[in-house]
Order: sequence, then structure tokens, then C-alpha cells
Amino acid sequence: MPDIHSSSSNAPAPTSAATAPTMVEVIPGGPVSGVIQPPGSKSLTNRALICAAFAAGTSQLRGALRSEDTEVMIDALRTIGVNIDVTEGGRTITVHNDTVHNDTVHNDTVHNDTAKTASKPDNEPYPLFIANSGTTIRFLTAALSAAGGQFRLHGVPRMHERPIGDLIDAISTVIQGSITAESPQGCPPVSIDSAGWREGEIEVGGAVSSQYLSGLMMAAPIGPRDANPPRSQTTRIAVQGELVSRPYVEMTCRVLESFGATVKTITSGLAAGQSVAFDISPATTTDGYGYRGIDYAIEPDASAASYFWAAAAISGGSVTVTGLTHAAMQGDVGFVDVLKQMGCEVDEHEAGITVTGGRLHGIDVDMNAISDTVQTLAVVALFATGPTRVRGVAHNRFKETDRIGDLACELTKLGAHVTEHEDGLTITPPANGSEGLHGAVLQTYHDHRMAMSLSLAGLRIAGVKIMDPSCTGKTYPEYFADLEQLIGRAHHWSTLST
Ligand SMILES: O=C(O)C1=C[C@@H](OP(=O)(O)O)[C@@H](O)[C@H](O)C1
Ligand SMILES: C=C(OP(=O)(O)O)C(=O)O
Repeated sequence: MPDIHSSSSNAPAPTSAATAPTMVEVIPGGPVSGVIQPPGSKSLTNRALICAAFAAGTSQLRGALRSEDTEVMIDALRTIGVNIDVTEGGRTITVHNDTVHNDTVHNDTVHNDTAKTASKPDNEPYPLFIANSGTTIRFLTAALSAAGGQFRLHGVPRMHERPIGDLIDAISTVIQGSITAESPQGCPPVSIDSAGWREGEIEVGGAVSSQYLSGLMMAAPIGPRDANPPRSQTTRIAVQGELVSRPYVEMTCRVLESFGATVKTITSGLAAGQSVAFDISPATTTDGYGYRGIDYAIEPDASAASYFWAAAAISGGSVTVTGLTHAAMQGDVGFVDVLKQMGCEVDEHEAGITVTGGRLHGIDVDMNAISDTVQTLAVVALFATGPTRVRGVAHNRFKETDRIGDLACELTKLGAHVTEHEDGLTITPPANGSEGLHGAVLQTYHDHRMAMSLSLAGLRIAGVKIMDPSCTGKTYPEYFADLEQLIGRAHHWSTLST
């Protein structure tokens, strides 16, 4: 059985910056088999937090994800005065009803009860630190511009290189006030000084990220309650041209509906160049809130599940991920269908989905809809017969890092031949198969998915060392501990040097 080594001597699983190892090595072994459930979905947790913050009535989010990406969302909402309790090790989040009101936009705040306690200098925007969470900055930019107030959203250096211009352009057409992206390339920080949105159809580009559209859809029911004249009940949001990562938009529709809003998808009679539109109406509440507070169960994270299914594929084992089936809201469950195409057996049952490794062969696959699993697939492709071509993911260059160029660079270090394309990559394993692969020290570029996916190469290749493993904290702080548990043997920590 494989075994994990870390550069932190005798340490338990990495839990904090103080104990976090700087490098982790997964030692090769036999087939990986077991049952696992990853933590809650990042995408669902952050959507539910936005809806709950602008809902009438308390919401309870169960099975939520607690990680850097949800932490920055919670911190930002608390900074503007939303009352949020987190219990059960972070898995239950209670968002109280008596906090966010949109009726004080004229006081430059979305909040009328506890804003007094929020830290904001007079006549200055709320400073909101978003780290490198794309969902948080895109969803909050839209929601807060609709609610009204003054805000400045900023993040780590990479966040200030990630595009947000299409979203800013869209909001600019309806905002009563101003919104600007401070970097010359249309990237964060974002400054907002808003008295809410005017009525009117909004058009947004969807070729760079679906998060712009999802953000606008979630913001549509939020308008200021005392606007005069009041906003119409229905806002149309139309997509100009291509829309990437489509399943996340379906997810947005379903979350909005759970919190009481109504969504109608429009596919005909659209203006020139528009590919789809959504008519969104707020929940019917007595006091004008856009959403209704609810009890909400969050699915386990399907992107995180991809690593465990891939572990079975790579090692020839059998892994069951519980709590996820094709009925889930997350498109990334579709990753198992890609593994099936490559030769794995996929068995869906009531409890979840079991992947059993088989003889793997390379495939040609469009992963536009499930782009967060491209890195996982690329590592599986190392162990297949023949090349694997991944298409349709040009937008992966704008994520935590350039997930085409940087991924190609790291896979090459392991001995694969990798060709980079504008919209993806081709991974060609060595002619003599995995025997031609070799260990290497792999960089992770502050990208959680780089660390989680590349670590799986260590299940079959000796000497795969993953730098900065604590970057998994963005969405999965316990990843290496969970992987180790799945691998099934007490790990041995040792000091490693490059
Ligand atoms: O809406 C969401 O929750 C997400 C959408 C996707 O982004 P893009 O639409 O930018 O591809 C995905 O990569 C991200 O991890 C989460
Ligand atoms: C792209 C990702 O996240 P975000 O865009 O939310 O930062 C991700 O989690 O892979």
C-alpha cells in the first residue's frame, strides 16, 4: 500500500501554517481501495451564503465547506454586518435574519442593525479581503453593487491578475453610482460606490468565466428595498456569445430557487449575439427581501471527489465516494464518465459512485463544462496507453494559475511529452508506459488543484514531491490527511530535501 512522507517530522496531518510541511511525497504502493466523503461543495457553500445573507429569516447551511474560499466570503459578509455563526467544526453555518437590510443604502451600507459594529472608517469603503477566491469576488461584486454601499474588494497578487472586466461592464449599465476595476487590464481591486441597480436588462460576456453570470443572477433579487420607484419584480440577464462552465449556471438556478427566487431560462427571441437569458424574480416576502431563509443541505464537493476517483483509476483499485451521484447539482460528477471512457468501471448506487480502475487508454475530450477536473484527468492520462487530448478549456488560463501552461510544465518534469494548445493540452505518456515516468519535485503555483492532482502521480511513480502542500487550504485543508487515510496505512513522516 502507498505511504505518505512529509517534510515535517512526526507531524500529524497539516492543519495550520505553523505545522504545515513545505513538501509532501506520496510513496507508490498497490491498488487504493476504500470509501470516502469529501467536505462540502465550495460552489454551493458560497452561493448559499450570498442568498442567506440577503434573505428574510434565518438560514442554516448544513454540510458546508470550511476553507479559505468560504472563510473569505464569511469574513466579508461579517465585515458588512451580517451575523453568521459557525458550528460543528465549521460544517453548520447559521446566517441570522435580523442583520442585512438593503434599506440603508443611503447610509452607504447594506446593513442597518449591526453595521455600527463593523469596522469601516467614515466615508471610506468597506475594505474586503478576498484572497484568491474567484467565486467570492465575483459574487460579492455583483451582490453588493445591487444592495448599495461603498466597498473595495481586493486580494492576493494573483487575484489582481484574474479578469473581472466583463462583470464590471455589465454592472456599469445598471448601477446607480460607480464601479471600477482598478488594474489597467480590468482586474481587481474593485471599487464600488452604489445606491443599487436601475431597472433594465443586463448583458454579460460568458467566455472567460461563468461566475460573472452567476453573480449577476444571484444579485438580481437583491435591489434596495426603498428604491423609488421600486425595481421591477423581474430582471433579465442575457449572455452575449459563448458561455463556459455551463453546469455552474444550472447550479445557480437551483440554489436561487431553493431560496425562493424564480428563474426562467430564455432561449428564443433573444437579441443578436445573445446565446441564452434568464428572467429572475425575487422571493415573495412581506418585507421586500430578495430571498427566503431556509435550512439548506450542501452536497460534498465533486471537484474534490475527482482526486479519489482518480486514485482508483491510477492505482487499479476501487474507491467509493459517498454523497454524490449524477443527481447532484455539481457538473464535476461528470468526471466519472470521462474515467469510464478511459477504461474504468463506474458503478452508481444509492450511497454514491464507485470507480474501479481498469486498463486505461488515452481519449480526446472536451472538458469545458468540468474544467476544475482537467488537472486530475491530466495526471490519470500519464498512466494510459496513447495520448489524451483535452479541449475547450482556454478559460483555465485565468484561474489560480495558468492551468494549461503550468500544468504542462509540471507533467513534463515527470517524463511525459506534453503539447500545449490554446484551448487545452495533449498528454503523451512515454512509449514504454509508466516505466518511462520518473519522480520530480513539483511546483504548485499556489494552486490547490495543482497540489491535489499532482500528488496522485506518487501512487505509481517513486520520488514525486509536492511543494507547498498547504495550498490545498483554499478548498480542502484536510486533503493530504484524507488521502492518507484512504491509502490505508499509518503514514511515516520524514524530512525530505530537494
Ligand atoms: O461558479 C462556480 O462556483 C465556479 C465556476 C467555475 O469557474 P469558471 O466559470 O470561471 O470556469 C469553477 O472553475 C470554479 O471553481 C467555481
Ligand atoms: C477556479 C477555482 O476557484 P475560483 O475561481 O473560485 O477561485 C477552483 O476552485 O478551481
